[in-house]
Amino acid sequence: MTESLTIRRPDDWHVHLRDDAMLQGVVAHTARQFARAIVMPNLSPPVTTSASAAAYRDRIRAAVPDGIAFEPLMTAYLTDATDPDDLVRGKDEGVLTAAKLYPANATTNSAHGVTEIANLAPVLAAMEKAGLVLCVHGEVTTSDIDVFDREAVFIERHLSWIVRQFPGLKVVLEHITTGEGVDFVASAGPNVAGTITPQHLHINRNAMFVGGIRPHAYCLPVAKRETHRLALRKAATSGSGKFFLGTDSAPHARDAKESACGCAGIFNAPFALESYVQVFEEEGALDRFEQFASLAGPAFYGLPVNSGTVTLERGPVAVPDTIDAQGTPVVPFHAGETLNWRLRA
Ligand SMILES: NC(=O)N[C@@H](CC(=O)O)C(=O)O
Ligand SMILES: [Zn+2]
Ligand SMILES: [Zn+2]
Repeated sequence: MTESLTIRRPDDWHVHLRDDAMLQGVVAHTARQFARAIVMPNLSPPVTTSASAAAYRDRIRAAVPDGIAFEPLMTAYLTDATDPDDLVRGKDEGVLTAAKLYPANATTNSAHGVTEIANLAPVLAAMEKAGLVLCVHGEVTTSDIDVFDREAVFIERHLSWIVRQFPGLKVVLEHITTGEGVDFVASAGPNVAGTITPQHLHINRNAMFVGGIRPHAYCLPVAKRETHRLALRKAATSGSGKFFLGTDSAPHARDAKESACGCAGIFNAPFALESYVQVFEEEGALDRFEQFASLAGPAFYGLPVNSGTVTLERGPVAVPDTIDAQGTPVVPFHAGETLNWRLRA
């Protein structure tokens, strides 16, 4: 049995760090494990310009505890009013790594999202030319589409169009939850990739209904049937460079989740590597964990691999019921469970 695993220091290619006290409360969990992270711009109000992304980047840097090296990679939230020149300037100045497409009202804080994707054509053309990555929350939002079909229909109606229309655009289908998502990414060109969260590797949709309604298993896109979870596990552990780590850690205060209208989002940052590595072990793929966590993402984004390493060692880790984020209790993914691997400090 493998007792420890040392890999290049990984990156998180999709995370929500929030702002203010919540940012102060959560950022160390990410920075302890990951050298860099693609930081989502869905604050309220959202980060829509390169100037607001630079300001947010500075607030994140200031919140990282002394002695930890962590580089936030910033994204701009696309709206109907996005100025392509501002994005290109942001990329040239080294402020922006990506821009994020949220279909309007698809998820938390997406009310300002894009209402008509075809109208984004000038923005997408400018991004393609500038080499700015497009990160996509891939769900349609029309009420006639079943919530479990929203990713597959988005791919069919919108993502295929984007990829066809802008063949040189780098596109990441974020937090893939379906076999359709896996197949789309796998069969697209090398400029199309996907991130996979720990929760979508661990749970299927039953988890939301075990003995009652389980708000802490609710995120968007919502977990799907078991067949989809198995397709995701296969993709993540395949060794392909097209699928890489993106936690989608999305902290919400406990009472905002445990509510008549509970927020979508799972806070998995505190034990993200421990959670992922358990899946790789179960799949007999520990030798491919470094590719998924530390190599494929930088290769896709055109960034160097990190120089340091992290070591995971076999041994029980008890995940607490709640984590205090500067006075706000947040329930972590795997709360109350014991995981089999721990990150060596
Ligand atoms: N994943 C989620 O369920 N929630 C995210 C938004 C998102 O990534 O869609 C959040 O910001 O809370
Ligand atoms: Zn999303
Ligand atoms: Zn997200």
